[in-house]
Amino acid sequence: MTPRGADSETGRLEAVIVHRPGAELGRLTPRNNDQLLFDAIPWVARAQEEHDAFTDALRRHDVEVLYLLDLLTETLASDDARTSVVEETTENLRLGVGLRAYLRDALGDLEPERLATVLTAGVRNDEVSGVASIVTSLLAHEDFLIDPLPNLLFTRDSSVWLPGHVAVTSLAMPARVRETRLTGLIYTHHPRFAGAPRLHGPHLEHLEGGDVLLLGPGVMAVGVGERTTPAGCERFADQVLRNGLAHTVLAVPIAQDRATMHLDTILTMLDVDTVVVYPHAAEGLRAYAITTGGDDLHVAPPRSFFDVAAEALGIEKLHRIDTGLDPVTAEREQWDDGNNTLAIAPRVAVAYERNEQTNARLIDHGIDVITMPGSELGSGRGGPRCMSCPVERVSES
Ligand SMILES: NC(=O)NCCC[C@H](N)C(=O)O
Repeated sequence: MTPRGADSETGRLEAVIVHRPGAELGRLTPRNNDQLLFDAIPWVARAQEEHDAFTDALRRHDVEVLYLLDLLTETLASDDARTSVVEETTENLRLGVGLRAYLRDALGDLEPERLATVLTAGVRNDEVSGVASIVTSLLAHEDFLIDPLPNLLFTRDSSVWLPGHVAVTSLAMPARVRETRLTGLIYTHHPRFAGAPRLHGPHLEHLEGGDVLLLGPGVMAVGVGERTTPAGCERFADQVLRNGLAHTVLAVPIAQDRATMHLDTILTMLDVDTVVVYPHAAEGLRAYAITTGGDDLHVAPPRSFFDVAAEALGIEKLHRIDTGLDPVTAEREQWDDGNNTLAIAPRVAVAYERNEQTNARLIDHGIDVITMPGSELGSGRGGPRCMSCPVERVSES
């Protein structure tokens, strides 16, 4: 049966896909971390402990935790899945003809579990021994033949569950492009998801899950900035409106900076009418309401995000809880993903423990804050929302 998906950010979370960081995190070095979108070199064992604390908290709240690596391994039991992923992974022009043929055979022979590890941790030039080619000779020892995917940790970005549908996204940064090949593969071949109606896709205009917020039944917001393009937003809005998955999509321009790479780095929902938001970004935050009228999309002129969102949701006001207590604390805690909370039910949210002042404000406003450590995980610039892809949520009606 197709998973029910989600129609809000705050409905009771029933099932979520996460990725426990593994060997791919151990590939980061001071020379490649910028390109691989990490701001430091994480201590892998501690990152795993932090992630285990996250998933333990979710399970304690009756959330079913699905590990991406397990789903991928199960998916690779299918010959069709194995053939297609090996083909796609080796089509990189960096390899050349001889090495491509060698890797195709070598990967094709691997057991699902080992293949899943190779697909996520990548392969370095000095890790292949059965082939000597011009390419292997001229590449440096540490050059990757298959790139590692350390950002798989952020399962939010590579797919988005909507009511009864899943959108496989189109990631903007070269270091992340291959992630959607794996999520797309899982949704095509894994028995739990096979047949789920699909939207969007990796070959379409850029759209990242961190930019998609399901504000409430019928209303979605899409951040447009460093990652999601105006064209990606347009394509997504068109698909969800025409499929009746929403009546209004808000296009929300955000600054094209690393600190605000996704809409969920500046605001997340804590209740049906409450968000935690970075005040510096909130002041000028505007939204274009997109609706359908006949065959065309209708785009209203931009107005305050908070006003447009409240109107679309049919509520009197979208309440704001601001990050931090003063501008400097707010800037520090926004950078450390203080705004990137994961609601697991209305007014119950997981947050990094380090953002003490923001968390204190949430508690003052009656939010049940479940804290988790994130000193190592945070070096990838993502918090609890980024690290979770809700597959099933139940909204109160
Ligand atoms: N939704 C999110 O904000 N995801 C965080 C992604 C962090 C990752 N290092 C990236 O730069 O894409």
